[in-house]
Amino acid sequence: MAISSTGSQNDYQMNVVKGEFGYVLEDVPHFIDYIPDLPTYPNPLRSNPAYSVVKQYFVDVDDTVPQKIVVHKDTPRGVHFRRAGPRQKVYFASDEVQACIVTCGGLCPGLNTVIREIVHSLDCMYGVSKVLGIDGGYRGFYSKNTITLTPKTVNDIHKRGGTILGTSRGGHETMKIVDSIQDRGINQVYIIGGDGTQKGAAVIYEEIRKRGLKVAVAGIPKTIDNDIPVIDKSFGFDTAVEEAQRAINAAHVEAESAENGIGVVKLMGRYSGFIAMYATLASRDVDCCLIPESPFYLEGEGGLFEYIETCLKENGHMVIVIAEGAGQELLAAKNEQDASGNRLLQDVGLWISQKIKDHFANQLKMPLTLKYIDPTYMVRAIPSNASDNVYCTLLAQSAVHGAMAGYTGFTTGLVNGRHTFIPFNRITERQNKVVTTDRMWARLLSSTNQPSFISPKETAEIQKQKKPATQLLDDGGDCYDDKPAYNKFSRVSLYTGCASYN
Ligand SMILES: Nc1ncnc2c1ncn2[C@@H]1O[C@H](COP(=O)(O)OP(=O)(O)O)[C@@H](O)[C@H]1O
Ligand SMILES: O=P(O)(O)OC[C@H]1O[C@](O)(COP(=O)(O)O)[C@@H](O)[C@@H]1O
Ligand SMILES: [Mg+2]
Repeated sequence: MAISSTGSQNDYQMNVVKGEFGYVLEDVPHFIDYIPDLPTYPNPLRSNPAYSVVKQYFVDVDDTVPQKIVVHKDTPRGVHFRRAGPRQKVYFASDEVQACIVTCGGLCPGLNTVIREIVHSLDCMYGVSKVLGIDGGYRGFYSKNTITLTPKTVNDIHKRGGTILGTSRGGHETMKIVDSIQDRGINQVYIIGGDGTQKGAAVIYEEIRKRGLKVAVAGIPKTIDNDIPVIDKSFGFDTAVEEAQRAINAAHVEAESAENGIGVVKLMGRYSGFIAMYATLASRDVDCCLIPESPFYLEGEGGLFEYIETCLKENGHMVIVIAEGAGQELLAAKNEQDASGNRLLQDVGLWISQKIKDHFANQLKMPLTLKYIDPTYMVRAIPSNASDNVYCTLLAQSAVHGAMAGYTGFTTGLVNGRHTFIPFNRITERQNKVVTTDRMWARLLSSTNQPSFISPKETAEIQKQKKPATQLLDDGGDCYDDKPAYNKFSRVSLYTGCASYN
């Protein structure tokens, strides 16, 4: 197929290559884009007994993965990402590599597994023995000593929660970080972190490129909230959803055992309600799930109090799951930020518990037993489960293959079940959110029977806005707009972001 290069966009972070039938490759940068005449070496995996017998082990240079897999016969081929995996040629000799790994932002199950697997992959696959850990997030580059990482020292760490390297928010000083990379002779930088971290990785990459350094910058996306776009899901998310079940079960047991018992569980999710949504769908004991993307109201017809009253009358108990970012518009704003600039939120779980208690005591004069469970840090401070462990391993291997092959300025990610290299700006330009007009949210509403908190008038307005029935809603290809598609009504906020698992 003929592919014509159309040049680069967005500060050379993304090379857009176009081909026939609407094919678009959003490619990642490579050393050869800015350093000419680099020597290459045969991939050491060619002589590795474990891999040399595998047919087609090496990824073809033209292999790409489509972002959109649901298509019509006349659909353009759409956006593609470069397929991850080992290449025939590498741009580093094994003894030339000085790698480093840093973990930034909040904790997430699986961080230690990724660290372990980067160290092991570099060693077992590419014979690289020099790997440094950066202590305590970005600021560790310029304020702390490094930690030597060997296959032996990281061997057991995947069984522990947290990150053996430590992590932090704030402290991203680009010049100091790149100076430290240069001074220490580091030429592969593995950066594990969420949306903020990947923005930081993008500017580190840009500075490295400006200085013309042969330093590969590879991101591994970490977010317990699953709020990174494009990728199928983030590592640690499954583990968090599984752990949340324990809190929901406890809330259910407490609620069932009391007269008019209500269990309220607050789960993580600053801007995206994925953990709450999936924990609810998995549990089947939840009667109401409240997330940031679906504004709700308390009083009046169709409101939360009315629904609680109905549940208690019909079942004698109920369980409410609330994401920490839900209903923030109903609480007094805190106007405080953490060191990374993330908005600090009020405790919506405590707030809603008090509101429910007051309403039932003062308005309805009904006895009520409400238990509030906040397992926020319990769902993230644990080791990753089996499937997340495998996922972390593959992400780490992809990052190592990419860096060894000379790619840089990329994040590894699973797209439609295939590992890919994604340009940083694709990952950082918007946040992934639950799309409340998608089938997944409809499944949740039908499983809990909770109100949608949208009035009939508002529903009619939304229907009018809807695209024709043949529209591919889960296309992922052109759903990059983070702005609410429709926000005429204060209680309606529909995001046009791509839906995962639709
Ligand atoms: N826009 C940005 N540019 C550069 N660095 C950033 C940016 N946003 C966040 N960072 C840095 O990334 C790190 C992690 O960010 P944070 O938002 O706390 O967590 P996460 O990466 O999990 O979203 C912090 O050290 C922060 O300083
Ligand atoms: O108290 P901390 O450590 O700042 O973390 C709390 C926050 O971390 C999050 O899990 C998201 O953090 P990240 O952006 O680092 O992934 C939020 O849901 C939560 O509000
Ligand atoms: Mg974040």
